[in-house]
Amino acid sequence: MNDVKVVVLGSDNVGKSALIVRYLTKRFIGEYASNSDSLYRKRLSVDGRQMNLEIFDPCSQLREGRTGLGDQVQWADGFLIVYDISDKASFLAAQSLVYRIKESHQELYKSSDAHPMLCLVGNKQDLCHAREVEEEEARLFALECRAQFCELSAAEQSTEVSAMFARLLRATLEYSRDRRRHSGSKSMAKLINNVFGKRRQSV
Ligand SMILES: Nc1nc2c(ncn2[C@@H]2O[C@H](COP(=O)(O)OP(=O)(O)OP(=O)(O)O)[C@@H](O)[C@H]2O)c(=O)[nH]1
Repeated sequence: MNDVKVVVLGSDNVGKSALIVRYLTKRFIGEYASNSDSLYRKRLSVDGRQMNLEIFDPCSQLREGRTGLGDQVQWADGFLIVYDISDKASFLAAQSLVYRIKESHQELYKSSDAHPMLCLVGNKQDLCHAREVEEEEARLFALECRAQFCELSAAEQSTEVSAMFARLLRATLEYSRDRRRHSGSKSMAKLINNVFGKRRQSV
């Protein structure tokens, strides 16, 4: 069985919880509690490969709380960085997150050849009449940063959300095997214990 761990980051209100819940349940629920960290766990199959997926949705109100970005970089196999296409500030925040994750990853693995597995997601595509971030600008940024990219709407697009997660998980699965080979099991165990202190959710 493969273990894959994904962290979902982005500004407040961009739809991080909506994307996770849409992926895991195929449903869109208008409002989500946002006052605690959540760890979702699910056993699933991607391309016939069984995996234990864990998705960590840190509470943005506890920013840089018990687990900082460095801890998350060490724990995660992949990152989903979310912004809202109708909110330029959320895109600028997503860019800053991408840079910080890359820096932290380089410090941790002491190599400029190792890249974190990143997917940049422009959510709320259904609000394109109020668009503040051009798709092309975001796509080019993702390309420069070696990140996957897509625009979608958690509110309206179940298939697209599933396809985006499947693409990230496929790439992350390969990456996580290499990463585990090179990382100390002791430090991973410590981090996993930290995260097990969080609220856990099974969907
Ligand atoms: N129009 C539209 N609204 C969305 C979409 N996805 C989420 N929302 C709405 O955006 C708001 C924030 O969604 P959340 O999923 O709670 O966002 P979050 O990023 O987890 O927010 P925090 O927990 O505050 O960090 C809610 O009112 C959702 O209903 C979308 O694709 N389109």
